[in-house]
Amino acid sequence: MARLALITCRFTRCAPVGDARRRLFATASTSPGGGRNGNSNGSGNGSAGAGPTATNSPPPHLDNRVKIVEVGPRDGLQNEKKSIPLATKIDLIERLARTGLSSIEAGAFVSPKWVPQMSNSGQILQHILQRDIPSRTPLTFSFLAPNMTGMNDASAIFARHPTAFETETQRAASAAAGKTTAETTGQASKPAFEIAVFAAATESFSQRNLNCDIATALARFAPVIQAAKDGGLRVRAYISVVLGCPFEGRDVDPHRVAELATDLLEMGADEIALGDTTGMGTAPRTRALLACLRSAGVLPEDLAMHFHDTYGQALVNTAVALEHGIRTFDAAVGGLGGCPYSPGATGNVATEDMVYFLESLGMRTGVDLDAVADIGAWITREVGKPHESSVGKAVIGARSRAGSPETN
Ligand SMILES: CC(C)(COP(=O)([O-])OP(=O)([O-])OC[C@H]1O[C@@H](n2cnc3c(N)ncnc32)[C@H](O)[C@@H]1OP(=O)([O-])[O-])[C@@H](O)C(=O)NCCC(=O)NCCSC(=O)C[C@@](C)(O)CC(=O)[O-]
Repeated sequence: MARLALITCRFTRCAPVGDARRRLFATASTSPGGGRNGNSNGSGNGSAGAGPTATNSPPPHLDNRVKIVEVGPRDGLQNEKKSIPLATKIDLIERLARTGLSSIEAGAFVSPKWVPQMSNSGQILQHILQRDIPSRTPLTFSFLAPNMTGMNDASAIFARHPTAFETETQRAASAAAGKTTAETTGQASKPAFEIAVFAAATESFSQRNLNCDIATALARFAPVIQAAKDGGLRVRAYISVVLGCPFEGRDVDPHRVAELATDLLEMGADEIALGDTTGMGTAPRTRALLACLRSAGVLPEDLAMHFHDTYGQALVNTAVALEHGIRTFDAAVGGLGGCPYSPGATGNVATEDMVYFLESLGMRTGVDLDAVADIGAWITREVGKPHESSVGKAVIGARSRAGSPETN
């Protein structure tokens, strides 16, 4: 019935089917990964409650807790021409883990010929699984895998460390109990993991980024999603170029985005990350996109926003998404980033700017702004890039004037 409602909605583009979706996923989630009911929103700051089984949390649009997904180690670094040492990447991830960030995108299992900077992602995953990375909050690490070649590479590493991480089901059970697993079991907290697939809203971008059309990409994702679920991992699904494509222009059809989002949710994705890859998004078009998704039955708690700041609109668009009820936002420390297949696109919105902005609105990020400001200054120096975070520079400047300079 729910599937029928979704299909009907796609053609009529009207009636919300949110309740139908909730029922669909409330009954369909039996996979070890916990499926959609296992969606704890991964925040570790208690911003769970997105899932239909969470009874004690307020609806997301009334909740002032926000999850920031730090994408610096992957999206932030993937485009760098100069090879960045493995030790620097691991140092970056470990520093970020100590700031209160609960979710860190750490690498990508993609072709080293296409994106050489990500070629040591296996070593990063291995390191995370072997080390007890100090953090203030339960951590979720994310890795991209666009096909079974990448997923098999990741799975082989997970298989060597079967008890070194929490499954999505374990994490969700703890979140539902209002405790971390460490509090429940009395043992040290283990990280959880997420696999991210990435589709595109236009055929041109899909061809450039994945070397195949959208339908083929979705077909390749299906076994990846299933394998991730079977392995106890959460699944994020990106849709790139939702508000503008470098090859087809700014008028990307929001209905096409909605159709892809519902496809990916039905395939088992726990979350859809909407990528404004080019930074062409504006407030009115962001609002129109989110309204269209809503009418297609895609709920705010299904969504994360991934804004690049090429035109300086990322925080304005964040405000629009907040009003819409979205509580998960991607950002990269120091404003690192850019997509190798999006010419002219600059970095992700800076984590420092995102934290400052959200906290100024009374939202709670759980992130130590001073600490991320220091990391932004450090990592941009390490990779030889300009420090793009206005807030990061201001925080360090103010501290330095007060006699307590940067600590890194
Ligand atoms: C998808 C493919 C692999 C298809 O690439 P392809 O060339 O069409 O793949 P293929 O199946 O024909 O294989 C060709 C070779 O690649 C190898 N191969 C194949 N798959 C893998 C893999 N997973 N890991 C490692 N190696 C792989 C495969 O084994 C083979 O090796 P060979 O026999 O020639 O030695 C390629 O197009 C690719 O890796 N693209 C990279 C795309 C990418 O990483 N883009 C950046 C991330 S997306 C992004 O940044 C946007 C986002 C997420 O941030 C959101 C936003 O801002 O919008």
